[in-house]
This record gives sequence, structure tokens and C-alpha cells, in this order.
Amino acid sequence: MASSLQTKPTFPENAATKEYAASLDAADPLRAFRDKFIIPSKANIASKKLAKPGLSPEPCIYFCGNSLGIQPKATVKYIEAQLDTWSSIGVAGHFTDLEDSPLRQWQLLSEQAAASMSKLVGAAPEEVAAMGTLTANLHILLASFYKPTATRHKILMDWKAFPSDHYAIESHIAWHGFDPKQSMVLIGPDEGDYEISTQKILSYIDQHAEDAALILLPGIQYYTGQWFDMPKITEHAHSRNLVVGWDLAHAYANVDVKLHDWNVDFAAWCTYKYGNAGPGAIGGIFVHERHGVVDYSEGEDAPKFRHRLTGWYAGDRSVRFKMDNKFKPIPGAGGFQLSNPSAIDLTALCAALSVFDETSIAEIRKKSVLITAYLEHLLLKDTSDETRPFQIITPSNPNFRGAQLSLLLKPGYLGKVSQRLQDAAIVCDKREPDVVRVAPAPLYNTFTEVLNFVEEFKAALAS
Ligand SMILES: Cc1ncc(COP(=O)(O)O)c(C=O)c1O
Ligand SMILES: Nc1ccccc1C(=O)C[C@H](N)C(=O)O
Repeated sequence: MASSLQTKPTFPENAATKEYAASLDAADPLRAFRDKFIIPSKANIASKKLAKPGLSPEPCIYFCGNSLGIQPKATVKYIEAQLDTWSSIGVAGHFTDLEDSPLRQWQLLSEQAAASMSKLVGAAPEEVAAMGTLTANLHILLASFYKPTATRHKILMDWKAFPSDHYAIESHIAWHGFDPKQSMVLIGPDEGDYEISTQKILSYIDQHAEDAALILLPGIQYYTGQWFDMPKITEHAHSRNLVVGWDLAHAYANVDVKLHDWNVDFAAWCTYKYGNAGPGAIGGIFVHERHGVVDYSEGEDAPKFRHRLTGWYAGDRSVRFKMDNKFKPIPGAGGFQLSNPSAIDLTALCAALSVFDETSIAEIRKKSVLITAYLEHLLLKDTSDETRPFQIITPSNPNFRGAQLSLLLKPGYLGKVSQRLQDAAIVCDKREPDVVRVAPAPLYNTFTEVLNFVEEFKAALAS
């Protein structure tokens, strides 16, 4: 659910012409950003050889930023700077800010990343930490936030959670000695539907107000692309005393969430999709400021703080290197870190964030609403629900979706559609047995690419 309500864009009669698509590209305030990315070339994606980017000038059409975002040009520059830091000053890199480097000393690098990430998720910098990976972070957060009791032990989640989330929740429940069959409550759409109504989620919360400890949903559902009404669900779950966590894998750097204002308890995300930080890149967490408080009212040596699994990097930098085993957590999300993070991983993240720092999530979202609506308009144009051999299972209301549209094909179509797209060097994701997910990324995709995609897609369906 959008933080600023979006009305659905409309398009003129000539929407499906090259001229019209070009006019949208020309008017796109973010058009200069495309050049900040390395778009895989047609030749490279077809070849099985390791090739330098740019050897062949013709780019593919990359609509797979919901799985893995493409590489920013800044990444090489940033990684080189980091390798130079390491090779030139060795261990001093931990505590030295070099004048001409875009990167802070390694001790401060996660804070550099968190400061930029916090702007993308509507949080204060202290509420965000760059650390770990998504599934591991969910475990760390569940360890602190899932406190089951004999009567309140259930976790509400979605029926088609990404398997890693499903396993993580299942294992946490079992770890506490409960039976996942009893304690995992899966919320799905009504029979024959794909969208889960907010009302249905709220009614599950009511139904489980006495026996559920926590609700953990994806901000955006990976399969259908539905963006859940995060503020409403969070507020309602709180009114029933549930802890609220969000998996923002598909929402981070895609939609304009407001984690602080929505009063979310915790969230975690990966940064390799719309965030472009690279395959398996370091992830992010959010912990609301009220949970990150460190209270010294009982003395400097007796801090009180929310229980969590700890490691030395959660310790305040003022005491981290004292080696006296007196743990004083960093206030905020930083106090949930464990280990010395990989500086190379953080560097790739900072490189990607340097691109996002040049714009804002509000600007990105504005283009996203338009380009995805354009995609939807062209897909549906001049056809009817009865004759179309596919169905868009993503909500049509822009307030309930991000960049992605999920296209459910009639049985038997997926093979020829993916072959045709592959032949046309269009990269998007297919989910067996019959879904194609298409995600125009506002920073590097164009309206002309959307038009080209739809032409190929429709030609494949007709062939
Ligand atoms: C919703 C969701 N959860 C978890 C994952 C996996 O997370 P990771 O492998 O980064 O732990 C993904 C994507 O791979 C995802 O989309
Ligand atoms: N990390 C991966 C590794 C290999 C293949 C895919 C992924 C994905 O991230 C998939 C993604 N979660 C998705 O929703 O498509």
C-alpha cells in the first residue's frame, strides 16, 4: 500500500506506437540514470563465454531486476578503491578515512551504507543496519522478536511465502519446541483468486488474537507482485498485541515504504534485486527505534536493552576494542550486528547506493507507477479477458503493487513464450509451470523496451 496514494495513469489511443513510447522516454526525469548501469549485451547473454561488458554495443532488454538487478558502473570504481585501500594501508584501513576514497574507514562503512539505505525505507539512519543476508537476518530478528508462550506461539504468514522464509519460520517454531503444523498459520487468497484482501488478513489477525505471537509477511509477494497494505496490517496487528515483521526482499528500492511512521517492529531485505548491490550482496535490517533503546538508568555498567543474539560488532565502537566482555550495544539496529562485516560486500552495496543517493525513492516510485501501468495497458490493449491466453495476477491498483507484473499463461504457452523472449534477448523470469514475471526497473528500463517486450510477447502468444 503506497504511502502516497497513486492514481492510475491513463494512456492515449496511440500508446502502442514507437513515437509515443519515445515521447515517454524523452519526458522521463530519470532517463540519465540508465547510463549509470552496465546493461548486459545481447551477444553476451547468448554466449557462454566470460566476456567484458560493452564488447557488443546492443543491449538486451533486462526486466529481471526483481530477481537480480544489473551492475552499476560505480561498482568497479568503488571495489577498486577498496582493494587499493586494503593493498596500500592494510589493517589501518579499519580506522583510516582516506582523502580521495568515496568510502569511509571499514569501522564506519556499515553506517555509511545504513545512512543511504534508511532513506529508501523511510527510517532514521539508526534504525537501519547493513549486515548479513536476508534469511540469516530473519533468524537473528526472529530470535529477538519471536517470544512464544504456551498459549501464544503462532506465526501468521502468507500461503506462498518464498521457501527460505517458510523454512526460517518453520525452524524457529520447532527450535522453540512447538509444532510447525500447529503454529504456522498460512493466509492465502480466496479460491480462484491470487490477491489476498486486506480484510482477509485483518480477519486472520482477529481470529488469532489470542494464540498468535507474530505476523511476518512479505511487503511485496514475490510470486504475485502484490504489495500488502503495510500500514493498515501493522496497525491492526499491534491492536491485537502481535509483533509485526516484514520481509522487504521485493519492496526495498522498489516502493516507498515508511517503516518508521508505520510503526513496524522489524524488517529485513536483500539488496541484490531492485537495489543492484550484486548477487548475494549484504542485506539490510530495520529495527524500530523503540526496540533499539539502550537504557543506562541503572548505571554505565548495567545497560538494559532488548534481548537478542549478540556478537562484538553489536558493541558500541567506544567499547568494542576494550576486550573487557562488558557488552554495550550500539543503540538502534546497529546493535543487532554480529560480526566484522565484509568490507568488499559493503563496498558493492555503497556503490549501488551512491546511485540511489542521486535521486529519491519518491522519484523512482513515480516513474515505476507510470512504466508498470504502461506495461499493463499495452498487455491488455485491444484484447478481452475471454480471448486473452494469459491473466495478470498482480493487482491492477497501483497502490497494491510495485514494479512487477506476474503473467499467468494458459497451459502450454510458457515454452514458446520463453523461447521467443530469449531469442529476442529479453530477460525476464519464468516460474514453472506457467508464470512469467516482468519487472521494469525505473532506473534503467525504458518505455520503448516495454513496447518491444509486449510486441514480442503477443507475437509469441499468437504463434
Ligand atoms: C522473499 C524472499 N525471501 C528470501 C529470499 C532469499 O534470501 P537470501 O538467499 O538472500 O537469504 C528471497 C530471494 O531470493 C526472497 O525473494
Ligand atoms: N537469490 C537467488 C539466487 C538464485 C536464483 C534466484 C535468486 C533470487 O533471488 C530469486 C528471487 N528471490 C525471486 O523472487 O526471484
